[in-house]
Amino acid sequence: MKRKTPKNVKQSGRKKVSSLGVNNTRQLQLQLNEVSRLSLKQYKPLPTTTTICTSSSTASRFQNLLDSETNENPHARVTGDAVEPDYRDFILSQEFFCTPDYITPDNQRILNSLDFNKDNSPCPKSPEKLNTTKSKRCTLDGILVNPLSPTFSGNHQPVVELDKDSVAEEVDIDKTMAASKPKAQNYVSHSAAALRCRVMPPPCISNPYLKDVSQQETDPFANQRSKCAGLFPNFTSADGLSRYRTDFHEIEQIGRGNFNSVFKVLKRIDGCLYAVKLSTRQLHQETERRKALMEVQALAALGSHENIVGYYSSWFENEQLYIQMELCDHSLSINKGYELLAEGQALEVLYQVANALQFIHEKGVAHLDVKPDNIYVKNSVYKLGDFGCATLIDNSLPIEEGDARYMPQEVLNENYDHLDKVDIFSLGASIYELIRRLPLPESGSHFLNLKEGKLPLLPGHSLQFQNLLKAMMDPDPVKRPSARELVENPIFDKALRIPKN
Ligand SMILES: Nc1ncnc2c1ncn2[C@@H]1O[C@H](COP(=O)(O)OP(=O)(O)OP(=O)(O)O)[C@@H](O)[C@H]1O
Ligand SMILES: [Mg+2]
Repeated sequence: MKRKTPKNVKQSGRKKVSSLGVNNTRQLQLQLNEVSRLSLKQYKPLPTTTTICTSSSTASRFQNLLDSETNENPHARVTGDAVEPDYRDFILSQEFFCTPDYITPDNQRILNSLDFNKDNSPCPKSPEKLNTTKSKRCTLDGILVNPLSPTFSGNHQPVVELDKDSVAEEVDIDKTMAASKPKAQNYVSHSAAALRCRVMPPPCISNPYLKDVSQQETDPFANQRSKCAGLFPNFTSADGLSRYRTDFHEIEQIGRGNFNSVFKVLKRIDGCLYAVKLSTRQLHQETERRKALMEVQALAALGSHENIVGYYSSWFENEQLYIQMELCDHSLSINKGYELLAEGQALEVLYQVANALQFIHEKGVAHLDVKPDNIYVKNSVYKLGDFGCATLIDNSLPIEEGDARYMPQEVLNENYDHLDKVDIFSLGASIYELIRRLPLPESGSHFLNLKEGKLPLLPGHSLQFQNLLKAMMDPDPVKRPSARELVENPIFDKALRIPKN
């Protein structure tokens, strides 16, 4: 939907205040309407500090002043209803324009109402046509809104689909409107936070998954930071814009879990596609934010591995945690209707995820939510994702159990002595589900049988394969193979022709 743009507003909004040519100053004068007009006209007869008065008597005094000024000044020109003084003999106060950051009109809320992702603002090189943006959006009175998009919030105006030409106009008009709109409630706090953080950056949060790093290394300013409020400043960028919308062009929503939505995005500066995951609800409490942060801390501490979804960066915005990740093609969720996995394919998934588990277990981390939904595929490579339940195997961090259908009995009994073996059970249960293409039971006798490692016969599958699954789902965690033992199982040599080192 295209909003009408009054021409004069568009012109005045387009000029930048910082370059002070005669024309620009005129544009500024128009933009600021009476305020700037009066201010500029008072330069000679009045002291430099200008008070803007609103009473009619004062206004008419200014009007007289303005008129007499126009008459007195032979260089002044009158064009339409705008009066132009001769700019050669007056100097604008620098402070007039160089306002400190914390009082600069911050039109963030108004800009928030524009969905910059819907524009065609230039991205360096787009591997995807931008006309792929339409999926999963619902229409609201002719305005296209995706209620799950981070660009939509109950507080904000709805996302507006803008066409190419209207974007510049819309930005212009909204920038101009920002000066006359009442300030957004949170504008001072955003700007003040940005200013404060320039003076003293926010604290470094120690990563519990990294054991051998000193406090000095993780937060060199810790002892000077007592006055800094909150561990997680609710950041937009220093200029008040959303980092998500400034840095990324949102293409479509590609996933939704219990707590998060995942979007396919194009990063404007490098022209590459990524997945950005964000919490579906705002995390108001610091404890909630800390908990959510565990996922990125685990990903960051683990580092890269071919069979683990790549992690790039993360930040808090609008009290939501954003995680920029490697984009994968899809997950193995059986709800998505992919075909039955043949044994060879199942062994491929098993081998690659076992590699990921070996990697994380050797770093002391257990995933605790291994399931098909959390195994992604990219160019036929399987990657373990969703580290939202990751914890330390030594029990030194809180434990949050993953999906009960894939959990072994000992976890349901709150026995956390062998957390690495929990992942082995879950991987066995996932493969069992994938080869049958039937959702695992949530309760009942089949559910209990699986917890006891009693698998029904799997027709069409080799005994060696069935025995391996049984061993992985053994009710005794000690009897389950470790990830390393799994990877070294001879079953993979033949099936996957893995070269021996
Ligand atoms: N990097 C990615 N590339 C492609 N798709 C992804 C990616 N990350 C997540 N997804 C998709 O989004 C879905 C939800 O993501 P994720 O599992 O991380 O969210 P969650 O809220 O933590 O889930 P859960 O309900 O398991 O707790 C995944 O099942 C997957 O389909
Ligand atoms: Mg998940």
